[in-house]
Amino acid sequence: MAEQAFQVDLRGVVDLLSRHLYASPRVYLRELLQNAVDAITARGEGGGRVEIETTGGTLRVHDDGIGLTADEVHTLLATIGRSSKRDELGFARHDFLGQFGIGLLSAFLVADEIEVVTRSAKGGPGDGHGAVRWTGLSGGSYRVEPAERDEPGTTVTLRARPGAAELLSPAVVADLARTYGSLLPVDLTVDGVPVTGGGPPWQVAHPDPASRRRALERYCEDLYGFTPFDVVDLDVPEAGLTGVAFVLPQPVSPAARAAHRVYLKRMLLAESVEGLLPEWAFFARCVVDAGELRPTASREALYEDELLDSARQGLGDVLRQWLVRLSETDPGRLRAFLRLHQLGVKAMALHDDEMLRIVDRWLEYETSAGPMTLHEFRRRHPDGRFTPSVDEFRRLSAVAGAQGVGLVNGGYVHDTEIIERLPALDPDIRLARLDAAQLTTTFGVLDPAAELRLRPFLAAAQRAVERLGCEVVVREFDPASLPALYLTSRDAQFRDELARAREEADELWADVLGAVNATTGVDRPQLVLNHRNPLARRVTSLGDDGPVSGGETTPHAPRDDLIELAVQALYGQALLLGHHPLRPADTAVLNRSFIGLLEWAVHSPEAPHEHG
Ligand SMILES: Nc1ncnc2c1ncn2[C@@H]1O[C@H](COP(=O)(O)OP(=O)(O)OP(=O)(O)O)[C@@H](O)[C@H]1O
Repeated sequence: MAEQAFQVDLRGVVDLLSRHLYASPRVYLRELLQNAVDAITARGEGGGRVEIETTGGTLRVHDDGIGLTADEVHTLLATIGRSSKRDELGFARHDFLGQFGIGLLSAFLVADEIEVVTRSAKGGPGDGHGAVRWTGLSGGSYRVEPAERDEPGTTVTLRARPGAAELLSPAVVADLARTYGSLLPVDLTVDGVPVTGGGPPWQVAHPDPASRRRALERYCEDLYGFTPFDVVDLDVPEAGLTGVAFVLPQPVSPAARAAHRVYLKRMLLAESVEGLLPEWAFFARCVVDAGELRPTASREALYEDELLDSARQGLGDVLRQWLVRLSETDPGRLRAFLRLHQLGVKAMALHDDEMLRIVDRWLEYETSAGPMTLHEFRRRHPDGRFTPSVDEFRRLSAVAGAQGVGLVNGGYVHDTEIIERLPALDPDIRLARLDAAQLTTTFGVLDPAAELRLRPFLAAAQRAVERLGCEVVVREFDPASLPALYLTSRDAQFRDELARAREEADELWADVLGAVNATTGVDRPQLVLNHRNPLARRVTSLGDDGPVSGGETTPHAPRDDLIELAVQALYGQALLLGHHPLRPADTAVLNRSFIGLLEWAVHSPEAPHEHG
């Protein structure tokens, strides 16, 4: 049986191109430009001119490139999928933009007829290699005939098909030519107006670095609408890549995929290409021109290959070095950068020692002794610890602080991994996870006589915080330096201990304590006053019958007022120490108790205190 060749339905192919491959018919101009530039490259004489003319609904693209012989016209233009830009093995030749042999068909997205008049630079006149006219019809046929043309080069002519006039109009063509072609290394004009100029803005010469910087900032403003925090020059020779990265002046979500403007051999590939930078570098927007990277067939994204991968790593290196240099030359700006983009930097620090060092030296962490860098924290607290969760930090920092154990909050994104990776910088660095047992705060019940004596105080104290929805208990616990602890239902460990203490007490002193426990709500937060703390103990003794201070006997009511002030002050302080959120009612109580206590403190002994 004789083998037969596939038939190609051209309408089907054009439909495929327009609906599925290319995002928009606007790409037709890019494909024409690309062919013209490739033809100029193939001629190899440097320079080159491409003139685009738009008159009366007709588009003409002239180039002074290599042109085509009549034979080439038959094999190259008339065969879908055939390209002169691949080598014998079918690989794309790297000096050309095209490679697939389908680009010219995109002209059928806007025209029913493509006319190519061309003369090859390979032969002189009269040697049988004269100019030819090739006319391709969207229905799938073409014709070739001799034509008039003296100079080598090619002119492609399109007449707008109904509905596509807009795409071939002077304004749209000029816009498309500028968008795709403004950086091309040829002389490109549209209706006589130059489109190409000085080439890539990052390669334009300036009198001094400051004016170059201002020019690039303006470029960024025009392109992206923001003034960059910094401008970083990009250079990755193995990908033939140069460009600039603009550091965003605002924090961005690391989840938002950063998109970059990518040129390939000075032709715009796309305005928002993803995946050019490593994921951690979400704080930068780039404009790059790459000679060696490859496009996908639609030419709207980069082809994911090893080269792209190594280019990505190369770009990551450049940004990393920029940060290291900033830390050495301008720490103030580095801090400002970290405030904006710390999530990205932390993510980098997970894999990169240089970044880890920057985080260690420059990023402030929440610690039991206030905000400071990990480096500073280790200096001040050689035996300090970290908690792997924010909750644990909140719950324990006051207790830990009271026992002289410094704590770092390692509960935010990446922090625990970062802290555990610190020995990579220096094996002597030890900042260990807090062992909860180390801080065991054991709650002891008071002896029955003391409990009994406290009942009037507890009743008054409970009234003082009733409105705030909390329950007052008195226990003995370490550290004695801590007058009060505020425990929410989340503080399971402490609550359990407290419950156990209560149960033991119930067994022994059920009758005595029955009344106290009756008021115990199961899930209410507790204000635990520490009977081992001298101040808290004096406060609890305000409920005793007897002198309040200085041998003066004051009537009952003012003493209840003082209990209220003192308990509310302890309540407020316990909230603050535990980093609990303050509700408006808490702030009000904190204020009132502070002012009230101040009044008690400064009232003169002669003038009896007036209160309420
Ligand atoms: N202006 C031109 N001057 C000289 N040759 C041209 C011109 N336009 C097209 N050709 C020839 O026609 C061939 C087919 O062009 P086409 O645009 O379809 O594909 P391509 O440029 O090779 O690849 P791609 O599909 O990636 O653009 C090219 O390989 C080239 O040899």
